[in-house]
Amino acid sequence: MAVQISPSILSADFARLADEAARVAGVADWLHVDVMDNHFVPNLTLGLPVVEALLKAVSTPVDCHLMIEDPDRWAVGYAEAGAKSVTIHAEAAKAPVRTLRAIRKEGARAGFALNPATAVDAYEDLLPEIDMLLLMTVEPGFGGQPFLDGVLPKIRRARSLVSKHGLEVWIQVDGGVADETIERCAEAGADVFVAGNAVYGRDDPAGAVQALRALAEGA
Ligand SMILES: O=C(CO)[C@@H](O)[C@H](O)COP(=O)(O)O
Repeated sequence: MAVQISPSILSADFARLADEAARVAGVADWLHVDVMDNHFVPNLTLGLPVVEALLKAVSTPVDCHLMIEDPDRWAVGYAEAGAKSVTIHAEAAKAPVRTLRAIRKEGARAGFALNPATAVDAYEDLLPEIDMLLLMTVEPGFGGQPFLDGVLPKIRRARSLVSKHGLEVWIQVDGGVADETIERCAEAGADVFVAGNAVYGRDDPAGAVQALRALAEGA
């Protein structure tokens, strides 16, 4: 599986989202949009109306990470709007199979996210329903937190479960992914890398994406 980089707009200038997206267009594989509801996580960002507007303004495929309560109700709307990947959280979904299938039915990739303390083995049976497993490498809610090395064994375990079942599930990591940490994630088996501060905290976001990709590919 090729390395993919998904810059998180959580670290971008929210007053200029389309311009910020354009700064990584043609270089980034995805644009990672963090939807937070101030209930599932203690932060509030944006919702479907802003994502709909963004989808009309950007060329990069949008990867929506729903950090919200009741994703079973809301997730399909993001896929219907045109997001190419929609991720729901294990800790929030009550009917994950139904919701993941509904996302796929709308033509989007179905993502399933685990917080740092959530074990991957509990979801082995769900893997055939998942296109991308997102392993949080910080507690969800805020950008700029330090990478949690303790998640690395879970990345390895996830990669081994995916291989055991002969599946093509991508493994995404999110939180504290930067020049100093991306190689560890790649070595452990991650192939899709979300980076907020390590991209939008730089003067040259496109250059930062290229540097991250080179590090991950070399790992
Ligand atoms: O989902 C989240 C935080 O909950 C992430 O997408 C962060 O936005 C990543 O930011 P950095 O840790 O890369 O700065």
